Amino acid sequence: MTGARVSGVLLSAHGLVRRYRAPGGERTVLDGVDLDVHRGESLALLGRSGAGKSTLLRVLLALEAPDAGAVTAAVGDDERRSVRPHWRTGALRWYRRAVQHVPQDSAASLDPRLSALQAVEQPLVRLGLHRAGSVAAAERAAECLEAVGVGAALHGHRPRQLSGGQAQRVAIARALAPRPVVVLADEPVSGLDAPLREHVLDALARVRSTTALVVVSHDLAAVAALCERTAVLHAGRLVEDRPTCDLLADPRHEAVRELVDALPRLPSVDGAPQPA
Ligand SMILES: Nc1ncnc2c1ncn2[C@@H]1O[C@H](COP(=O)(O)OP(=O)(O)OP(=O)(O)O)[C@@H](O)[C@H]1O
Repeated sequence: MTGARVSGVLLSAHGLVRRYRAPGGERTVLDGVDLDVHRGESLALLGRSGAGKSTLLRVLLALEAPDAGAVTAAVGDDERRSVRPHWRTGALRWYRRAVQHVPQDSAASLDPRLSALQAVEQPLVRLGLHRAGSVAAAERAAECLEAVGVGAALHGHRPRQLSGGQAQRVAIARALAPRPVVVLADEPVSGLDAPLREHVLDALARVRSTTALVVVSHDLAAVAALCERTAVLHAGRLVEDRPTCDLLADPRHEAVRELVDALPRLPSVDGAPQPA
């Protein structure tokens, strides 16, 4: 633990290195990543497949330890703690509450035995915020489902009775329930068709009004309107970290130009393509 003042930085990664064993030797997947997440901001974390985005997320979530570097998080107004996976149950409870996760393919990550309402109540009970079966837990879960546009008619539905977009929104409500300060969402709209994608993006925009949001994606079009800041990972390094509008107007790194060039374009009156 350090005594440094927090100054609006909720979550901070400094010099993160992560290596994995690969056939032929070790592979460096994160190579000195520095990243700050500030109170109330929305940050897109982009990169090609294999760039290291999910690995960075797992290290930020204290699910994996880095080989070098550190993650620190703000606790209250004037204290930071370093964060690493911990063997002792409950040691990271404060962090698990403050930093919530919407996993990739969150529909599959929902417990098939639990209804939508129970799925959202579960973290409240696990984190010791409410008693199992209490009115307070049910009320908080219903409030979060409502916030992401899942009405009471779906409260009793199991995951298999939900559409992909509805299940994704239940997963977002589940992340919101413990009133986190940061929500980290891994590819929240990949694989969804256009209308469902709009619903999920709308749910994430509502998250943004109450917590900081980090959205991992390989699709700039999906997150450009949602996130005011964009960081781009390329081969384990952060090659850009700027306001999204600046990055769109003037992409500097080749990997970022590739993402901008992949944005859908509409034909203009004279036939030249225009950004959508
Ligand atoms: N546990 C592991 N053991 C060995 N290699 C791994 C492990 N986890 C990830 N990798 C490798 O690390 C690299 C980065 O993977 P990661 O999942 O972080 O990338 P990503 O940017 O999230 O990709 P995608 O967009 O495809 O999900 C990949 O080459 C992957 O094969």
